[in-house]
Amino acid sequence: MDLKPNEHLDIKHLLEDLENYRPKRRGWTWREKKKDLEMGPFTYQDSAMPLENSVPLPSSKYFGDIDPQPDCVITTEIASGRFEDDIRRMRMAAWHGADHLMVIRTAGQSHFDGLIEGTPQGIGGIPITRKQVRAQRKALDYIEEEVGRPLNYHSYISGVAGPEISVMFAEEGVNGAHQDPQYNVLYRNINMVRSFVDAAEAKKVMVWADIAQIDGAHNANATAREAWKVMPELLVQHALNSMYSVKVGMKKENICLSTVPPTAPPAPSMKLDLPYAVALRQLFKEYKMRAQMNTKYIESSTREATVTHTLNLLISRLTRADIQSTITPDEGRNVPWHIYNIEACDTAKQAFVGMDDLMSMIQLKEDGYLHDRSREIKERAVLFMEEVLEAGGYFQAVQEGFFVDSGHYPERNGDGIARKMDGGVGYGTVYERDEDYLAPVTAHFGYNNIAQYDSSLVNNPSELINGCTLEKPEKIIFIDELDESDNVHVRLEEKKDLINTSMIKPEMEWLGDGIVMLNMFIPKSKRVAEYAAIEFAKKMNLKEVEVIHREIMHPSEGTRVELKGKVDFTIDENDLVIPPEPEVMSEDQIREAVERNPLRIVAGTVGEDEHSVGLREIIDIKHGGIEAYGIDTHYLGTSVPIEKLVDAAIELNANAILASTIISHDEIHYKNMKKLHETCIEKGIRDKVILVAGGTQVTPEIAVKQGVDAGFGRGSKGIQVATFLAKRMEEMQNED
Ligand SMILES: Cc1ncc(COP(=O)(O)O)c(/C=N\CC[C@H](N)C(=O)O)c1O
Repeated sequence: MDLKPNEHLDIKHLLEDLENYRPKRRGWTWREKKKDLEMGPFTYQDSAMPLENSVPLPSSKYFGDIDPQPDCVITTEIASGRFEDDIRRMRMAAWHGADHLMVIRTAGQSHFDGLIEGTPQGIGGIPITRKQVRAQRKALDYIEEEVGRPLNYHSYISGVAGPEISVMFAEEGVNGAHQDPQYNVLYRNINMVRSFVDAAEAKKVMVWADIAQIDGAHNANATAREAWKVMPELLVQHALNSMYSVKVGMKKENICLSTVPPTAPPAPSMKLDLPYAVALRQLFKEYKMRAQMNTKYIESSTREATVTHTLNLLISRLTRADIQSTITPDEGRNVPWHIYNIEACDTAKQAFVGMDDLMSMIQLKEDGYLHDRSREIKERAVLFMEEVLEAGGYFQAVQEGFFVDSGHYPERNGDGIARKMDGGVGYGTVYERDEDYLAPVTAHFGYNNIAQYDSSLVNNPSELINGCTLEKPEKIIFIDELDESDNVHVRLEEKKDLINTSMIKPEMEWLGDGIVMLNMFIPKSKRVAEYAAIEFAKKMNLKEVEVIHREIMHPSEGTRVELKGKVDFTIDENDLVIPPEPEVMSEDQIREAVERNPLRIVAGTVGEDEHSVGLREIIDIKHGGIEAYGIDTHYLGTSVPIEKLVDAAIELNANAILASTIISHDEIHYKNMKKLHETCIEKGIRDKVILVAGGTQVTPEIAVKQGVDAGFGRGSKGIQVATFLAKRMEEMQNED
């Protein structure tokens, strides 16, 4: 199944023969870094090899459609609950520069004490089952071919089924996983002895599978009352999980510390967050940094979240990020939608390429506040660690509520998350292995008495059974579906009218969910505006209308309101009247046409409009403008009165008038087009001149309704205008 950019990914086809799918590779892939990367007119330093297929930033059209890729891995986190819809979203994200697709697990899966099978729908995440992991890894095999870059697939190894999950991930070619026993203990109240024993096993398997590990320290940010106060503890949490992982045999370049700049404006966030980021990188030089954007202070304003995230990206650039995890800007209001996963990827890509080579121009001061504050945070962390030892070790410290206390250590408010050594889920379920304990499996942690059978196989226990599932994938038991109603086949059947048919329905997270978003300004106070907005949406025949964001522009002058609602109907693609794309002749064809029918034009930005760039792009030879085709061009400049433009056309006996109209307030651009048309009629030349109007706010169909011969909107190129003029001239010559 080769993916074609102009074809949907066929989920049904992807699901065929899943039981015989085998992952192409094991382990994590970092980007292929490329310094001195030439792209368009520029050279990049903090860059990676470009993609074969991608969607560049909107403004890339000014720079030859380049799409430079930053040097660090970019993550998007996906959690719709339906893995089949998330596969489509992964394809979109990969085209927008994500190469780390992270699947958040269904809520509470940490307490499931075994693997789940089949493809049930998740809640707030995806139920991590073998079948959906396999389907998504298989999909990513095709998507990485399409974009031309390896894609890392990632989910979580935590909870009471941690070891089982890690084996399944190793078998299925998963590339990255969260694994931090402190997460189990603090946030899922799983017994600490069980959690650390499980973690040793899980990490051992991850080492075999070369899975990159992300720790869970960031959760303290999100959980603490005031995130910036837990900075000393975060360093301790990173140290505990990192050293535990090293002791199990994990290489440091696979140990990624999950770090979030703890604050957000209106706090002076750079002042608080940068010293911490510096301290962390100083203490953990040999480890990888997985920077995640701040999720704690996200409200429902996607704009605000994006600015906070951009400040977070600045910190990544000022210090170091090997993996940059992006958080969808709407995390504060919805289960993330397609459009916002993509926005987050674009924010990271845009900010990073915009800050390319930043550190060749500036450096962080090694004295003063930044130095002193970084050092102080490290000192507090060392004191914290020493107190943990004094208290009798980590388990004792947890029991005494050392962690996620809202005090700024060594200050303590006594409101930390305390867990009992002899309590929590899974308490009392850890057993000493017997003398003759033996497990003939690979990558098994701890006591394993192989020698009782064959001392030569101590380092290769699974040889006793001629290989376990890690060597012999054919030994894996693949279970297709366990629930005949809650599975992907039922869901696809329900949506069959929208799959490979001409029927269309809008969606935000699931195929056919019908969700749309409205953005409006209501000139009333917040409460009135909110209920008025709902009323407007209902009268637009939207169903299940909900306000998802309201922002005061002024207490009485007005409020911005964003709503979501559902359309409960579809449209048929075949019923759409889509005007043909403006045809484009080749440069030679245009030149020949202009030789046959010489063309003289007058051009200007009309009205009170001073914008000249767009029209100059259309005209100037250096931008591939119409002068390049031998068209005799007379440019009258900006703020040209309509009458002056028409008089010049008469004086110069021009064949065409090009009017640039950028300003669109009060539809002034269309009013000027109408005036141009009417003035030419009054002056008796309308049938002799071709009228062309262009501008970023011009919709061609509306322009023509004003009387001009053609309108050109945002992104139009000189060759399109030249094609139109040459063809129109030909027609006019034939009419004469
Ligand atoms: C170390 C660890 N283990 C497991 C889980 C998930 O565990 P449940 O399946 O119990 O929800 C998490 C969750 N949070 C990370 C989300 C954040 N958006 C991130 O990208 O890091 C975790 O941090």
